[in-house]
Amino acid sequence: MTDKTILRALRGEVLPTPPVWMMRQAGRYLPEYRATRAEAGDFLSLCYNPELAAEVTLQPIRRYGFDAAILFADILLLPQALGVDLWFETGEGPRMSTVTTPAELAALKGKDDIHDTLSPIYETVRILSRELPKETTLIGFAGAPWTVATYMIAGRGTKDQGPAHALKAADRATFAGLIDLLTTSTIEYLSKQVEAGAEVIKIFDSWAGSLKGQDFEDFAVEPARRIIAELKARFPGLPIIAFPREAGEGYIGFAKKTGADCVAIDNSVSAEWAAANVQKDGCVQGNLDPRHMVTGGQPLIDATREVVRAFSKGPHLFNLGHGITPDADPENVALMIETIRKG
Ligand SMILES: Cc1c2[nH]c(c1CCC(=O)O)Cc1[nH]c(c(CCC(=O)O)c1C)Cc1[nH]c(c(CCC(=O)O)c1C)Cc1[nH]c(c(C)c1CCC(=O)O)C2
Repeated sequence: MTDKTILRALRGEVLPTPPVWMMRQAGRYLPEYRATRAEAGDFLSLCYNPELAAEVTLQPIRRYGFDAAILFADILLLPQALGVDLWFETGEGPRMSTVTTPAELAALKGKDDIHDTLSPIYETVRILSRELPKETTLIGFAGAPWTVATYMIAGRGTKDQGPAHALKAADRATFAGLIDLLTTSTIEYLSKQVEAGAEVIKIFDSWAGSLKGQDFEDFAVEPARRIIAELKARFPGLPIIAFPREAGEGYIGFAKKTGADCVAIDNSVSAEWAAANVQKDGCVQGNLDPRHMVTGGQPLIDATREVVRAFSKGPHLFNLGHGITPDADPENVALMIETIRKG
């Protein structure tokens, strides 16, 4: 189905109306998501239940008619498949057993031993590729090695990624070994998603912004380049979106350096700046501030129009600059889509 709007924009076409989807579009702001999550028991049980994970992926498509659906899963399932203990503390976020020593790194599974754990995720993709409307594009994803490593090293989310930076300074070999294992296993994980029916891949590097100078080149650019090069060798023409969040100046040239077809933009830079500096190299995704999904009204309409206008001269996927938050009002999502589609 080469006429899907998302695929056309990813090939560089400038469309009169940008296609739209939303990070975390299947999430706690939707009552139907909360009901299915309760049925599953908890978040991880939902991720590993293909029928219910496909159901929550489809909910925002039914409600809003987004142009893309993103597989419902999490970037931390890959470390779990590598042998790490993972759980979610209610109201706090993820917790994991840590990997900070050569012995702990050596104890992890190999890149080809992840599929037993992750096979339910591939089944979710297969269900979705059967059940999605024919005009809707299915996006698979993984975390970027650096971002996933920050959670594995700290055992939890951190504000400044301090523990990961500390390991990088103290034991470069272990740190680089972990990045390498994540790079090669991410390639295998994403390949299985594509074989199961994912049409586009997105790589989330949520903490790319804390890598500076040569570290940014070595641990944000280089792993993304390796993953993208290998995926494109295996699946010629596969479109890939990279999200080096808060990369700032690092956004400039990121698509060229990594081979990504599209770079997702966060809210720390303006749409105007991103159009001039990033969209000149190809498709961009972004970047309405997710707070508008909470506050709504005329400011939401004005900001939506401004994002559409700023990116209107080049290929663009409309999205938020980060995930929609649980306190968002579902009505505001409808208003955003109506504003994009009706002008
Ligand atoms: C850092 C990161 C994670 N997960 C992810 C990232 C990168 C993107 C980003 O920066 O947000 C990516 C992710 N997480 C989730 C998806 C599914 C697709 C989507 O809807 O976008 C995707 C692509 C579901 C989720 N992942 C999570 C939820 C909320 C779980 C719930 O229902 O309680 C969802 C819908 C949980 C999660 N998962 C993670 C954290 C830190 C948390 C807790 C914070 C929170 O509660 O929002 C790790």
